[in-house]
Amino acid sequence: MAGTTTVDDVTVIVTESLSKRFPRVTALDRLSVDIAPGVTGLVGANGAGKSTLIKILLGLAPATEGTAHVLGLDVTKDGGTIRERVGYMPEHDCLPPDVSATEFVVHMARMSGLPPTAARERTADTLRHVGLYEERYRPIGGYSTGMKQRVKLAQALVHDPQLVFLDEPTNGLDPAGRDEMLGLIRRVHTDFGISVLVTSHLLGELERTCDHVVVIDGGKLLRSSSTDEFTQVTASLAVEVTDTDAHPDGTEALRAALAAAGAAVTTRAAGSEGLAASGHLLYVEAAGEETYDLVRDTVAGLGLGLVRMEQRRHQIAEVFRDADAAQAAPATAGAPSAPYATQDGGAHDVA
Ligand SMILES: Nc1ncnc2c1ncn2[C@@H]1O[C@H](COP(=O)(O)OP(=O)(O)OP(=O)(O)O)[C@@H](O)[C@H]1O
Repeated sequence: MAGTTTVDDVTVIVTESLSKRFPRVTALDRLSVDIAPGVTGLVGANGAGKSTLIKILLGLAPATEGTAHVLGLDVTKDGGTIRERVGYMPEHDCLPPDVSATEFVVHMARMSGLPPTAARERTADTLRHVGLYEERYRPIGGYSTGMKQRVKLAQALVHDPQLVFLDEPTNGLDPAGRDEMLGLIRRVHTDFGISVLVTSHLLGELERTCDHVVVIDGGKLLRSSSTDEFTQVTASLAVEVTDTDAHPDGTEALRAALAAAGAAVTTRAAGSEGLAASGHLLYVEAAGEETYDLVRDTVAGLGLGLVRMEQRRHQIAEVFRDADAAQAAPATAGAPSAPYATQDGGAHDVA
């Protein structure tokens, strides 16, 4: 039962039919999820309801209906206890520019109830963990975006919580900064055993960092599964070839030749049914080493150039596109909807 769930059991967060309605928008729509210990990604486009969910889970905003429990505690009654046991890294910049990282994090530790000596010790440890030890006495106003994000992470960890909510921790970071932050987040769990709920609208990030991914869209649950399930290695080879004068459509020539040789060939990736064919890629079901040899020999026999041949992983983004395609019937061939954007507003992040 949700109300009796604890961190020692299988879930750290349980919501049942949780809704949050504002006058003009439904931010959460009957959301029911169970989240286990570990690192969990909460993914959704801007406005999907991620920050709203975090505020409700912290007991900072009331839900319109439904129930939510965090570490076995009821968000409507036990908000104070939840905030003692849970760390929170907010999305937006909230740091005072004219104090040092040490002063700020000690202050936050004291706010969380740590006595002065413990607060100073924990602050030093935490700033070391996030890589800010050398800079800890400089005013935060002179910090880079990456350093500010790490101060926000440090203040979320300083009181040694059982669980942390990290709201878009990689926002505003360049690729190297994102990788560093994701590594830190992973270590929050592996080094300290703290469970993490991390939000992002960048799918590739979560694939690399999380044990489990929860996807929401328009406040509704789209999918909740382990990252392994999302990214199963499929026994499929993606093959791309050049065209030649003899074979103006090299891809089709190869498809026909491989099919004639008995190989299972499609122009669609496993898991992307319902979407338009990707055009230049063939997907060959790999029966073993001999499939590589068959493809290589057939390409050579046709006189085509082999651009690439690689084992294909089932990417998280495809799973979402499937869900989109299923919802958007009839499928709009060639133009799958793309609610999950890259940071620069581009299309899917399938890194
Ligand atoms: N206080 C509020 N009053 C009215 N509408 C709100 C309020 N807070 C959030 N919303 C709306 O609820 C929806 C969900 O917002 P929320 O901030 O939870 O999304 P999000 O997934 O965190 O996106 P982002 O990453 O852009 O913050 C949005 O349409 C937003 O405009």
